[in-house]
Amino acid sequence: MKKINVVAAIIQCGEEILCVRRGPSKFNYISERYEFPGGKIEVDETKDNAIIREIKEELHLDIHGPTYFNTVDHQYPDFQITMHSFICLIDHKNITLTEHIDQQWLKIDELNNLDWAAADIPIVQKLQAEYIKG
Ligand SMILES: Nc1nc2c([nH]c(=O)n2[C@H]2C[C@H](O)[C@@H](COP(=O)(O)OP(=O)(O)OP(=O)(O)O)O2)c(=O)[nH]1
Repeated sequence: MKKINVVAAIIQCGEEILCVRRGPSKFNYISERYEFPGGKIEVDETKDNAIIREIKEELHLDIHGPTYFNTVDHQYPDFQITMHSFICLIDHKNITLTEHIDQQWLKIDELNNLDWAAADIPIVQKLQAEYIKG
């Protein structure tokens, strides 16, 4: 089974978090689902550099000092994913979608309203658990 290593950015502006929607995919279980922007880690690349590169490519946004949040291992029908997420704070919402088909800026307690890729659900749950704890 193919294994992929992915980084994903939880981009936070004030109280809101950026959620982006993938376009159509040959895999129906990720097609048009919401996710956190990011992508595959390249050979010999650090996770930090991968997230900075992916966010620049996908959103034309520069992020500084991503902070590690969690790692999710998830088995999809056709591949296994290990996804490392990072919190990235920004002070404006000026982004350009180059690959995704929608963006939504939601408060943590609104994140459930979206149809997430399954691998993202543990990230959403951890964000909500920590938010409730304060
Ligand atoms: N970026 C990202 N990918 C996710 C998330 N959740 C999730 O299941 N995935 C899956 C979807 C894809 O199969 C894979 C990441 O692929 P990608 O297409 O975003 O990565 P990439 O830009 O480096 O890939 P490529 O098009 O260059 O091949 O991980 C998520 O929150 N963010």
